[in-house]
Amino acid sequence: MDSSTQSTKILVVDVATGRVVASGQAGHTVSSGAGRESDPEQWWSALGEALRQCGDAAQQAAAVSVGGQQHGLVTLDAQGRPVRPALLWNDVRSAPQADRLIEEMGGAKVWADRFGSVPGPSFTVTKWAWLTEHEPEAARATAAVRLPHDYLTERLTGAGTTDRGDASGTGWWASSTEAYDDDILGRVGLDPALLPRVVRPGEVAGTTRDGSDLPFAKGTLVAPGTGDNAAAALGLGLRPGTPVLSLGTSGTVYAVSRRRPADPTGTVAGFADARGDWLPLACTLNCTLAVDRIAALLGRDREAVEQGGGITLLPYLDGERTPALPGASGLLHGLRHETTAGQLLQAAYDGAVHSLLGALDLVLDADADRSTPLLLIGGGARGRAWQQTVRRLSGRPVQIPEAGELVALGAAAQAAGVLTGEDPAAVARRWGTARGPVLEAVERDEATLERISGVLSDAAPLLDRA
Ligand SMILES: Nc1ncnc2c1ncn2[C@@H]1O[C@H](COP(=O)(O)OP(=O)(O)O)[C@@H](O)[C@H]1O
Ligand SMILES: O=C(CO)[C@@H](O)[C@H](O)COP(=O)(O)O
Repeated sequence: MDSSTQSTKILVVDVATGRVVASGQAGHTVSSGAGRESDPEQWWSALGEALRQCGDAAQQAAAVSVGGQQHGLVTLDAQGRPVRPALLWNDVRSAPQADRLIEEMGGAKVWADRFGSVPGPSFTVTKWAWLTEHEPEAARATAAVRLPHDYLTERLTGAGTTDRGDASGTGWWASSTEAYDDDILGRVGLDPALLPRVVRPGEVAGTTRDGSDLPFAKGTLVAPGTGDNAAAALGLGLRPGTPVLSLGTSGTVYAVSRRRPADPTGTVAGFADARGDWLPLACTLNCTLAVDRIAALLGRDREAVEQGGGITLLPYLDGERTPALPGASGLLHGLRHETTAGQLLQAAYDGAVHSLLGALDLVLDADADRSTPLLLIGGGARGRAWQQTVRRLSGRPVQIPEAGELVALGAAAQAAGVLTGEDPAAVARRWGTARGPVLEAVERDEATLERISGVLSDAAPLLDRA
């Protein structure tokens, strides 16, 4: 199961062959305006709806697992009901709290060394700090704090659990000790007893409980689950040295590493993966939704791009995380009488992809082979304009796995792993999930990359403005 920002997607997968036997999908509502919030109860209903679409196949599941959007703050009361809607990863209201926490703990390097990441407003700890300041009564009513995948796993098993992959995006799990950090929890006034137990990779988180209206047989095994990016890494059977670029609501670029990341610039988040290795990752807030919005404003199909024109469009409609400009808005430069709508749309793709590719070398180990194809996944990977933009701006071969829904496939591989005792990444490789056409490398479009970098630095005072 993949409970990501825009929807829940479910795959029922045959353990022996990796064949997708059935699938389902149901949408989520995300609030607009100043914040980004979703109702966790709606994620649960969407899970039920998507499972119903899977028909009888879902009843045959021997093991299940949930991958979920990272970082979201889910606050539950003593009855396990949400105190308020979840604050999502792309809600930038906690930017001041992030700045304050960085300073209070001794600066960005201290954070990177101890926690693996320098927390921006996406990190859960900053959201909790925001809640205690802005809605103290909601914080006081909170009896349990969960991430999106923890919330759903707990509704399946009745036990409060998480895993190292998703815990590493909270800001209160230290990658240096692989444990919750009492110091930061004390500073933000969060009792560690409110947090879920971190289950080990390969451990069974529980079994499905009685009385749920889901179609699973009682006693179905529930695997630990993880964050959606770590789940996709499992789903691809990813090995160190192969970079992934994911185009969904968020844009992400990441690779598996054996070395614990610690980037004091904050560009790379030093996440743990779901197996025991690490997942250095950079993330943008503006990817497919932002480009689709610009296409809609222009009244054009998302594929109706035209090259040329020398336009720069920074599509920071939600503020931005990479580069770290939470208060920024979109910016257009280079408009002329002869500029076409198709060129404007292409510029939006270029702006979105530029931010991700800028971080590509930073997530790869120094000794990684730069000619390895870039794996392109997420909803946007199906689009030709996205594929061609990534190809032109990366100068690398680009491989597009035929399997859609790699997050759900990764969760399925994890579920298969608890059933058979196999490594989930080995399961995914056995299933051949990364198979797909490779687009050959073309010469990198350095001129466009340089132009965008130039506008970014020239417009810094405007983009910094909230
Ligand atoms: N054929 C396609 N071409 C381009 N973009 C697509 C296509 N199909 C879906 N998308 C994009 O994929 C996005 C959803 O991607 P997905 O990875 O499922 O998001 P999330 O996991 O964040 O919910 C949508 O915003 C849509 O723009
Ligand atoms: O915040 C991050 C990664 O740090 C995002 O990647 C979220 O995990 C949301 O993912 P999608 O819904 O876009 O897949």
